[in-house]
Amino acid sequence: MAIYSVSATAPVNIATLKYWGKRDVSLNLPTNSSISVTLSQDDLRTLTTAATSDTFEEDTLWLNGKLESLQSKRTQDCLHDLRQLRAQLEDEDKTLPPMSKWKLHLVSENNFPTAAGLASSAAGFAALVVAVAKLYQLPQSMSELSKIARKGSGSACRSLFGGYVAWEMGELKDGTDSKAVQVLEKDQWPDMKALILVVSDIKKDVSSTKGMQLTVATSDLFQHRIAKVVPERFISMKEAIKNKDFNKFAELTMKDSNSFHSTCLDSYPPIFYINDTSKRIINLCHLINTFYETNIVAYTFDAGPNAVLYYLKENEDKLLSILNEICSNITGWNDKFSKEQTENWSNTYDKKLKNHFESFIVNYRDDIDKHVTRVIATQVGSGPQSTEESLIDEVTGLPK
Ligand SMILES: Nc1ncnc2c1ncn2[C@@H]1O[C@H](COP(=O)(O)OP(=O)(O)OP(=O)(O)O)[C@@H](O)[C@H]1O
Ligand SMILES: C[C@@](O)(CCOP(=O)(O)OP(=O)(O)O)CC(=O)O
Repeated sequence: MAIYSVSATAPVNIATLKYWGKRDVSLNLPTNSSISVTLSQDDLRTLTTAATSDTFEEDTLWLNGKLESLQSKRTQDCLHDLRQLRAQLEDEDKTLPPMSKWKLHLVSENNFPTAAGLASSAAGFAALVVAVAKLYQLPQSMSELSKIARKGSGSACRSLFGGYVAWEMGELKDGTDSKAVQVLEKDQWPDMKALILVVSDIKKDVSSTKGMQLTVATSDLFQHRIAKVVPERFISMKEAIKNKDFNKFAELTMKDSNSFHSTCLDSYPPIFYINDTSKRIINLCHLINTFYETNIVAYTFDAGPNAVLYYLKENEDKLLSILNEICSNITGWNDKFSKEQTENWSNTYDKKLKNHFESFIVNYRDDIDKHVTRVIATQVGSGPQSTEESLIDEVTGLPK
């Protein structure tokens, strides 16, 4: 029996202008455009192997070593669209193996916690779509494929590109113009770093899908956000990215995170994703930016309490010398930074800094130290990649 298989990796992306709200639930069409930064796959990535054969009996997904249902409408929609594109190719070239009629075996691994507010669904659906598209040898562009990933999970469409990415909401009813496009390549602004402060890695009680529907249905503030705030911010944020204007980019990012969480609070009943520790991190970032008289760090929070801090490489020592005073014991620092670097931060924490941050540290160090369980230091990264690393045994068609 012939088994055809292909593997691909895809990244996580964290929005700086948030997608929150659907205008069409079935097609996963958003009420507003959004923007994100793709994070490096050295630190966070999904690897998916897609295989097909006329001997496979059922579409099957193994996620992180366990069987996972493929029955959700969203996954079915993605597979349906991919098969349809493959069928078109087969119609045009009768010598092609009729893969569109065969079942798929998908094996996937996330190298970071799944369903823990770290955008696993975005990397997961992006990797699935790219791996199957490569298996089927589809000629479609990444933007075209992003429309399929979007049906799996909205934010997944942005993981089809590296660097800085916009999801254009589109206007058409059938969603054919609601797609991701690249704003800037990673190498055009390579110095963007990200620090994820993991405040909780348990599954959130209100999923993004449910949360945004409640917001659309009940929040008055949300109407203002989608009519006025986001359309203007979408233009200014793209401009800030193209101009590599971190100060402006950071301001817009922080304001948009706050705007999104305000609409959550304005939902009825209210939804609380950020918690007290998140709020302390917000205060700390503002304290840091005030000290340096410009924005050297930006915070953003998705549908959970974990903070993602964006900053430029040139400001790493400035930022981390302060964070190191507050949460040096947290798991993850040593994965990225040498002992010399952390010692250097302690030495640069001078009297001036002490005066400015003293009361914050006295009041909140223990709380942050207790509640931030892990730090992931990463940076802007590339889009999906092909890889020879395979998770499927090519003889049995089962996970290795
Ligand atoms: N590698 C993968 N392949 C296919 N599906 C995946 C993969 N990883 C995650 N998923 C799907 O995404 C779901 C998790 O999505 P969920 O939105 O709950 O969490 P998250 O994406 O980690 O968090 P958030 O959306 O808050 O950032 C999983 O239960 C699974 O269905
Ligand atoms: C807060 C967000 O992270 C929401 C992401 O929502 P999802 O993409 O997970 O939602 P579905 O389309 O229902 O799967 C903001 C963002 O990533 O833009």
